[in-house]
Amino acid sequence: MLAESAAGVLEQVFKHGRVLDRELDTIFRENPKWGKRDRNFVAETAFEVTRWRRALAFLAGDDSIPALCAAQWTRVGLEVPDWWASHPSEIAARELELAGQPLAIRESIPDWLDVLGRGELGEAWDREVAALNRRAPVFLRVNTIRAEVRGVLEWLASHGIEAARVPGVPDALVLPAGKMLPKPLAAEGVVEIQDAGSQKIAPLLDVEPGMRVIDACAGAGGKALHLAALMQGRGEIVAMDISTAKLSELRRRASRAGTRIIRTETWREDTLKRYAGWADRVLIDAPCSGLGTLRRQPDLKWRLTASSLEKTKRLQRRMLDHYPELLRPGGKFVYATCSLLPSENGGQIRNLVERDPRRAIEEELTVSPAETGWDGFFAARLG
Ligand SMILES: C[S@@+](CC[C@H](N)C(=O)[O-])C[C@H]1O[C@@H](n2cnc3c(N)ncnc32)[C@H](O)[C@@H]1O
Repeated sequence: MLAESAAGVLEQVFKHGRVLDRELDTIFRENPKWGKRDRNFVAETAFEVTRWRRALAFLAGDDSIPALCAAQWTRVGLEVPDWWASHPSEIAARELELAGQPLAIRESIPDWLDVLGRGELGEAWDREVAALNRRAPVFLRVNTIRAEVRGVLEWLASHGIEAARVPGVPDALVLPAGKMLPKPLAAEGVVEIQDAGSQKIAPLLDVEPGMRVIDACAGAGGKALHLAALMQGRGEIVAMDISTAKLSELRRRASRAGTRIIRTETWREDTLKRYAGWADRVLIDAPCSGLGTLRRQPDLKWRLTASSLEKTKRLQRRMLDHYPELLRPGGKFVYATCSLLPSENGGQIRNLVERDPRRAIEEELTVSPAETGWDGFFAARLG
């Protein structure tokens, strides 16, 4: 039953392009009697088979979902049930052969993406892809509106969790592998779950208390909440997005976090006009390929296509052409993505500066998963 459920989730992800996290949420809601171990088994099978799809197909000599699952279970030392459709043999011997396969098979990425990534990043691509296949730890951002980092560290230690600070990211803590965040802390808005790489973006805006800030692609508000904390509860943040559902989640999180300076606006035809020249700072946290977050969303790599990527880049370019109009004269904006591809990152920024000589790059930041062990990000501040 559990094995079949995991295979069912994978079928939705591989055959119908569905989002892995959402499929897991749905199946957990439909099976409220499953205990923690049951849920872990289903989630782990679905995640690891998605992450290692091509490597497992090589080991099993078959790319059907039952064969991929059986190879995954064998690989981690679990028994494959007698009645299961596929029982791969000689996996240990094939592991040795796998090591000699090309990167796209060994590290399980689509061929077209491998060609593109190597073309853009050269040899660094191999290191980044390998880093993106490691499991990601849980990072927290201490909400400095509600607590201090030291206090949270002590609270966690008193609950048996030895969290650690993250060098270079002042409000970040990392939990030991396999540890989850105790519920009360999350529920009270004392901490937010936010990757250390993502925590590098808001400080780049160089905000001050009292400023007017627009987060033009705010989503559910990871970075908007961070900006509110950096502004120490003074000023105004307008969180915009095309998704009303995400903005309502943002409002829920903002009230939990104890910030009152964020208001939300769903993008409409006249939004740009109404807010033109209003902001001291604008954050354009643009939709992107998401390649920097593959550790947490390995299904992305199977959904992404060359044409969807081109479409996303055209959207990024349009945003760069128009969203800076939200700034008052002398204001600054930050363009950010969670991609590793220069064509979505520095390439977009340099093209903008070429076509609009009023813009100049002040600071640029690239977060490499291979170098940091964090998700991958890019950000640039322009005046
Ligand atoms: C990278 S995500 C934002 C993540 C968010 N800033 C955070 O820190 O949690 C990009 C967001 O852009 C939104 N989006 C897509 N098209 C947009 C558009 N034309 N204008 C503004 N936002 C858009 C998406 O709904 C999505 O929430």
